Amino acid sequence: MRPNHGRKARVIAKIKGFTDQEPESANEASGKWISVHKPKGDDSEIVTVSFGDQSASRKDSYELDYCYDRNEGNSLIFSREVNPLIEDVFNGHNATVIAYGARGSGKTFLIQGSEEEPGLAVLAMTKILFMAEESGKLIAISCYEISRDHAYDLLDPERHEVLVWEDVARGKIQLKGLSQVPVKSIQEFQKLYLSGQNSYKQPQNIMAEHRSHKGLIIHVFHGDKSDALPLGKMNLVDLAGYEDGRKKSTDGVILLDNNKINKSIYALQNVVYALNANESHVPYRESKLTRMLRDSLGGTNKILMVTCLNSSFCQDSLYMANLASRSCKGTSRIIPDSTKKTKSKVRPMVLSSCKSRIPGSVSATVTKQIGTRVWFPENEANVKASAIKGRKLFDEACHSTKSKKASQEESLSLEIDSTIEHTMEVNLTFLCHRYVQEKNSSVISDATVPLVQEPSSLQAFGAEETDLPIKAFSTEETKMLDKVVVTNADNHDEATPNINSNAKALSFVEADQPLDRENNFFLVNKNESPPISARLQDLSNSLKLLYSSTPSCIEIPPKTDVSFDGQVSTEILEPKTPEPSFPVNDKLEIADINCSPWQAFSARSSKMKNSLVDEYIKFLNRASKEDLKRLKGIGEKRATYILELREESPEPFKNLDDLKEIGLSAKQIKGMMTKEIGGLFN
Ligand SMILES: Nc1ncnc2c1ncn2[C@@H]1O[C@H](COP(=O)(O)OP(=O)(O)OP(=O)(O)O)[C@@H](O)[C@H]1O
Repeated sequence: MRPNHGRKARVIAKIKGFTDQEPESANEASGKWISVHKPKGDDSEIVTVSFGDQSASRKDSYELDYCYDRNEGNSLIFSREVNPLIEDVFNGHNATVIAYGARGSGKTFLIQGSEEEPGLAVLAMTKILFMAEESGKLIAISCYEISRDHAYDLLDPERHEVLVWEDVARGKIQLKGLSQVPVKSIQEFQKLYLSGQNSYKQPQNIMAEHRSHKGLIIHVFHGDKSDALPLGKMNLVDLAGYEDGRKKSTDGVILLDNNKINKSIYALQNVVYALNANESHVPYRESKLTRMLRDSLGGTNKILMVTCLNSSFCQDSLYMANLASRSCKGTSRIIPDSTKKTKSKVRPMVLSSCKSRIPGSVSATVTKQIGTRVWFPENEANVKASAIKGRKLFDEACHSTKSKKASQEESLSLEIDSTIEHTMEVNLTFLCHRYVQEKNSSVISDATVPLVQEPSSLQAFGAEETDLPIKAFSTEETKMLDKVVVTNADNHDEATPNINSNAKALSFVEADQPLDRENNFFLVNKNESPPISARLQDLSNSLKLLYSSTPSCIEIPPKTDVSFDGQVSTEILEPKTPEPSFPVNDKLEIADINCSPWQAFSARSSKMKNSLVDEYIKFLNRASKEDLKRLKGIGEKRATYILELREESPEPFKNLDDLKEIGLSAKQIKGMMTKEIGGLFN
């Protein structure tokens, strides 16, 4: 990869080449719309991409590591940008190439290519196969698709869902259910890859057009035998085009879909930004894509982000260039003067900025749309602070290389001149995006059961994850867990079962543990954890106290004090019990009134259980690390992980199911609590 200024991710752009269908006049027009300044020609380490008609009063310009022009094709991009990464893969690192951009901006053309012009995937595979043959390495591929935050195996005819399993202790990822198919020739690769990429059958009743992210993983193994260990891998990702979340908003489904697509792009940009800025927290968990790529993004791994830009006017392209420029900067963002002058009462959020697309009104549109900020009062910003932590790209002012005057003018116009109507419009987009993000973040779609994974990913975790120390595998573990899933390339049916057998091997290791099958395997500190958590003991004690002080039967006032229509007035019936009190309008509580002793006992036990669960969850959401470690089953690693989750979302646990996120099933938690309660009566 070319000079990277010490950053982990290189951020470049590619202006879409002219298609055969485009008339000559279109070429001329687009030449005016987008231009690139390369101070040192091809050797430039920073280039400036400018958008705007020459007749416009000013242009919007963004700095990127490089920008490939219309006439520069896939093979040039491959030789200058991707080829050097292949060396790294053969040296045990992971490399990731991500193409993103507006709809129709040439992402597929870049990654997949055409018959006449092979894409980066084919060019990379050709080189990898050549190197593998020379050095005696086995190559396999996986193809997946992410649609609406769910990943599917594209090499599996049934397209089973792929689950992301995390080994929270070791910070590793296993893509459970993702086939790895060995490949020996480029023809074999093309057949597999293209059949996978193009085989999507659109569900009829879901939406008018299916849009998804598509990923290819090229795995390189240490040797050429089927049991060789993984060495490194190259990911190539074609991200579905960025979309204005409000487009087609009459169709709620598509609106939601657009936001999900954009969410992945935002999440990725945030991860790249955090990595480039060397931030201690990298928000991998914000999307399925970043979770899947986690072991390829951090540490010594290399990332190449390619922003595909439409060559003629496209507001989305402009916005993508803006995003790319900011993630490119990482450590050296420039905040416009006007932002600094604003007396800290506000917090800037840079948002999707697409208004009406009126060709010919370029400059006016751009002036208003770029870097549109939504200002939150400080207190509101504080409330949101934890939720947006790790989303730095969206809480800093945009960086662009406009002249200072132009920058000030724009900032002023944005802060002062923005009409209420415009602000509301952007606010709506933002709220919609936030709503989808927050809603999604509260849904844990994957089983995140801790597992061990490829040794190759040992290199994948760098300084930002030193809180998850990597424990060396024993030879036995390594043998058992890292068997290559080798399948017959012509027989897809075998692919998934083989993966499953790999998963069984993992379960087998876990099954060796007598208790807590899913988790004990990685509880490195399990012997150090106190046998009974003092905190849980405290909780249990308070519950016991509560139990003894709660009247077994609530005295109800005479019937005249009960509100209309048979509804019970909660005010009147509020039992005067110590905190926490049971909800008085709870049906069970009312049922106590005339119920049998057994029913009363069951009802109360059930309430106790719920209350204990609530306390447990509250505790996980709030306790200090030291206190967390006092809980049975929560060692150093899990406590660290819980704090990490809490950084991303203030209260990550809402119910027992959410505890899957830390590798504890609801059943395990219940079992642990039953023991604690039982202990109280000993
Ligand atoms: N560099 C190029 N030279 C010639 N034609 C191109 C080039 N890039 C893209 N095209 C053509 O432009 C059209 C759109 O490109 P492509 O499908 O790659 O866009 P995309 O960004 O993947 O779109 P989507 O967001 O819908 O997935 C295709 O017909 C493609 O052949």
